[in-house]
Amino acid sequence: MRKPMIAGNWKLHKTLEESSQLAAELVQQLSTINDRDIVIAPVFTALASVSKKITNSPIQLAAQNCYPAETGAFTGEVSPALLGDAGCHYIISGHSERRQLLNETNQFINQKVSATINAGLGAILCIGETLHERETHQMLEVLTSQIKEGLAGISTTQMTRVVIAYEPVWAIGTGVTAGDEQAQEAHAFIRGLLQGLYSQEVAEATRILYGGSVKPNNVDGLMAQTDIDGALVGGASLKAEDFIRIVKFES
Ligand SMILES: O=C[C@H](O)COP(=O)(O)O
Repeated sequence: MRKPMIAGNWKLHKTLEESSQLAAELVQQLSTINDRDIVIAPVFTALASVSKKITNSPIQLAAQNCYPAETGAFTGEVSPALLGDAGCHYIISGHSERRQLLNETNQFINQKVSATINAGLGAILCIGETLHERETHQMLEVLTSQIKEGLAGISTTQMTRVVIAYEPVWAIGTGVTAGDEQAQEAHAFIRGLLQGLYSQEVAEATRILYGGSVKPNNVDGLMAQTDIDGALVGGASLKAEDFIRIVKFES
């Protein structure tokens, strides 16, 4: 049985004060929830202060990115170990915004996933096709290479620390969500890939989150799908009321 996970990716939003305030509201409203994992990913500068706010609450902290090195001359970068030191439990890698805006490759993302796991943290690996790739029937091929290359060298044991987030690029921040069945179809395909790469056991144990315009009014339908184990929420995670409703999905 996979424990659902609802993760809020705050992207480049919120000051220190706003981040602490939102974290405090979430702690107050979600303190009794233990049947699903709740994760929030503030900007780097707010990680340490948000970490303090969520101490002794069920909410866990994630970073939105990392650099795959332990230490060294890497100006402006942050290692997984330092993110763990700041209170992070998870690191997001492979978000489509970074793939597109910063030209991140599957190989580089794979290094981040590996470094994250080696630092003892959980890796949230984002994958997803663009509209052009979907319309030109390249979706399955794209998802296959993102999974195969993104997880290269990751062992069966290490897979216990991996969460996949399927985020069709055309659904991110657009208000257009993949239909429940459309999302389920992609998730089932991804689970099949994991079975082929690893085993049925790994495929059944790995959580696959859906991301792309998840809102209070569509989360229940998505979460009712067999292979959807949670959500990676962008815009709606910035408002306490909306994120709380999403965390409290009913399916
Ligand atoms: O990381 C989150 C995704 O990019 C989804 O963002 P969104 O909920 O604003 O569409």
